[in-house]
Amino acid sequence: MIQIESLHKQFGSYEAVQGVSLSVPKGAFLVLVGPSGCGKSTILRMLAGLEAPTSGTITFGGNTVSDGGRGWVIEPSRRDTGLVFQSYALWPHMTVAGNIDWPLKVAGLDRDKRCSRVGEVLDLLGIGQLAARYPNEISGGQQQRVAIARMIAPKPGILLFDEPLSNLDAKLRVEMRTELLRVHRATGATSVYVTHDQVEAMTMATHVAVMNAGRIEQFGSPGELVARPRTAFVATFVGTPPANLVPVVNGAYCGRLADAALAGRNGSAMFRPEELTLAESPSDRTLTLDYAEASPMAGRVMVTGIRADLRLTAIVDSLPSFSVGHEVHFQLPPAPSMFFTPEGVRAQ
Ligand SMILES: Nc1ncnc2c1ncn2[C@@H]1O[C@H](COP(=O)(O)OP(=O)(O)OP(=O)(O)O)[C@@H](O)[C@H]1O
Repeated sequence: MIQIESLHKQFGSYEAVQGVSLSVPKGAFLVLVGPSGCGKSTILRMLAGLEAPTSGTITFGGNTVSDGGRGWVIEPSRRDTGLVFQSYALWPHMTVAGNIDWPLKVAGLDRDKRCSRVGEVLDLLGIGQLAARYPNEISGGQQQRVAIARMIAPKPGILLFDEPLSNLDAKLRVEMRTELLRVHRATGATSVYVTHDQVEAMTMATHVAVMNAGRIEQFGSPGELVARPRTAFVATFVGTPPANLVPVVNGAYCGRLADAALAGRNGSAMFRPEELTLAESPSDRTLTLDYAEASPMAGRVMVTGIRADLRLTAIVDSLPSFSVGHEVHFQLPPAPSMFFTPEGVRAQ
């Protein structure tokens, strides 16, 4: 349904998007996730037709809508897309119903059709009781619902979201994730959702593109990314909590704790937090770090230690009574679950 082929975007001498290719089927929920500045919003803007690719193509349902090589882009209003930003950008002088009605008016629908469609989307978003209010008379979460209702009113085939939940408080964000997925399914549209929050990515997506410095590090389902991260970057970016990486120098963890299984190797070893335990005393299978924090999580406790550049997190059964800075011995399992080369690529 959406096909992106060798997409590049250059701003002056800076290449913000460096050869991105991916495709997702109709009805997919694609999440572009990555740290600030990795190029995800630039890709979304190119999908929306607000930005022209320097080279590469974008195809929707077999129709090319942007072609950098030929220097043409179908204008935003003719691409069958709807866009919602982090800032809700509602018209302040129009009521909620007026805001939702506006794109239908622009599309030239007659009054009866508009009225019934506005009623439908008000119901779908659960905001019927707000129809006559103005944007400054409703909360941020309600404004975001109105923005989403306004986007889906003309029934676009592709929904584009740019960090739509980042202005909401943590509890509302979690509720709106579910809500957004419900709306996505109800419309049958294909969605592309940009976020830097990996939890949002992993809970919402059918397909995830983890981006780093203008490129896709890995593209796959949330389950695949956690089970088989292709790079050290992905391993430490996804998962709750993300995996631990321990540098290996000449076959020894942190250059000091030798492991016969890694003889002579350099790179980094991956241990999942649930594979680490805490030991009473140091041994030839423990790394000693300084206790930093503990956080209860679903009946268990996430314990983190830090020393120099190394940060390890273990999942344990009960809250430890350590004070900050206390030495904690993290016990390694018999072997790392994965190994990454010094270049950060999975080696096994
Ligand atoms: N119009 C522009 N002119 C010049 N540079 C730009 C322009 N738009 C984006 N960039 C640069 O391109 C890079 C990617 O920007 P983009 O907004 O796509 O990142 P992002 O991953 O969405 O980041 P964030 O999560 O912070 O929004 C950044 O370094 C940014 O400064």
